[in-house]
Amino acid sequence: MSSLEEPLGFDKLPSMNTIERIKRFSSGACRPRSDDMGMGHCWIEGRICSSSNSCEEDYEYTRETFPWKRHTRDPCQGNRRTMNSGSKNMVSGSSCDSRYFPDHQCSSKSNDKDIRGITNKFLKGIPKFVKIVEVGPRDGLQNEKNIVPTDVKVELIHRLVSSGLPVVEATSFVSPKWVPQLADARDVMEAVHGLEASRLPVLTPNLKGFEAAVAAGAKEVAVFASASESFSKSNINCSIEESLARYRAVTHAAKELSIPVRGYVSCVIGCPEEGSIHPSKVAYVAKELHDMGCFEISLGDTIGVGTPGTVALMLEAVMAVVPVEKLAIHFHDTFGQSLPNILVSLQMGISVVDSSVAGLGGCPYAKGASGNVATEDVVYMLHGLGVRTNVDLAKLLSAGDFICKQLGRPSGSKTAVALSRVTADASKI
Ligand SMILES: CC(C)(COP(=O)([O-])OP(=O)([O-])OC[C@H]1O[C@@H](n2cnc3c(N)ncnc32)[C@H](O)[C@@H]1OP(=O)([O-])[O-])[C@@H](O)C(=O)NCCC(=O)NCCSC(=O)C[C@@](C)(O)CC(=O)[O-]
Repeated sequence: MSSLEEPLGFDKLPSMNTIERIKRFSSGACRPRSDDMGMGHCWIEGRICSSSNSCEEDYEYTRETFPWKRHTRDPCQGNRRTMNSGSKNMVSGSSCDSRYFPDHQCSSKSNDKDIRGITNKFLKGIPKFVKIVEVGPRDGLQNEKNIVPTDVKVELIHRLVSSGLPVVEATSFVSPKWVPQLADARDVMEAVHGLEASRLPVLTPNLKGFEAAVAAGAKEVAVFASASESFSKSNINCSIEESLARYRAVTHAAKELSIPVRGYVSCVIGCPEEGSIHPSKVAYVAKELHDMGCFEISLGDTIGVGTPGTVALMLEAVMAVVPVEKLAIHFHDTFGQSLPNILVSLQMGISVVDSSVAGLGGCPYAKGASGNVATEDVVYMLHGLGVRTNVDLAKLLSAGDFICKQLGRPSGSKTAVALSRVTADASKI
């Protein structure tokens, strides 16, 4: 056993399954509290550990799992080459290289306060807590060609809920002819009936869907309009005005039952058929949804064409007519712009972010659109900013691993892929 293996337990890796490895190197690799810092720390922790509250919660686990006090090396000084020898491990190679990462990522004196200080100084307006709305079981799966078994969907929801996500969008009560993948909406809702830890909203395109959702036990619903006439037609087979009329009926019925309704606006930046969408159109639909009683309006860049510039323009227009605390953002990652788009949105005061585990997703009626921004990547970034989410990254990674295995494909989350490479390569050292 090399001197590097012992403190990290690399010798045990071959006998650990992937989920155990991920767990071990994610939340388990949280930064120890400042009183332990001077003892030196794991080379990986500067990258993985964040200021998250889940780090705090997992602290006891961390102490038990890693004998921190036996660590003597300083990852910022000289171990980079050691870790790279015989390994192609990119993350370990750069994990604590001060040329690439800000000081707080590797400094043994850094703590959550430092991160918040830096965030306040350079990234003004970032909220302390962000509510993540997980849309994987609905938006993530709706476009899957092969029907995912109901029990897999249910297991996914259970795992996402247990990771601490406050909201997990469970399914849609839409026409099974339009979205065959979610034809089992009623069975899914019945199976997750007892889950109380998270809110489990469902999509409803009309009164028929709303009634079916309520009958199946849904306690929260979402309606979905579009800022693009063409997309409205191809997605829900009606004009924007017709859809708003339907949604007035849904919000009215929901109010009678005290059921909260979320509103989506899709194509807020661009439409697959119409191209650019003017921010005023988005503002109009968002205001209509707000006025009819939607408690939150999620602004969806359905085809993922937005950049921080176009997103800021759109948000400015919407924020002029809907209070910012009622707004959420929903990005697809087609052009790799989701995280910068989220960052600029947070700076503008948004504190609700939609995302999908493992980056699953895509709308069946928006050809070419890629998956949603991956929840793991959002959580990783937010915790790195010192923003709390209540999400346990290790458990979230495990949920992502589960669904990717079921679908037989690699994760669309860069965080998940990076962490699995770290552990896999580390085991070869
Ligand atoms: C809205 C409709 C139903 C109109 O579809 P339609 O064909 O115009 O509806 P219809 O009223 O003429 O009814 C046709 C058939 O569907 C049935 N039907 C009617 N309503 C329902 C219902 N609720 N549940 C189950 N069945 C329903 C109805 O009973 C009838 O059955 P039939 O008599 O032929 O056997 C259809 O277009 C539809 O279901 N569309 C949903 C498409 C969808 O889910 N797209 C993905 C959503 S993702 C999104 O919008 C973007 C978002 C939110 O993720 C944000 C972003 O990414 O930007």
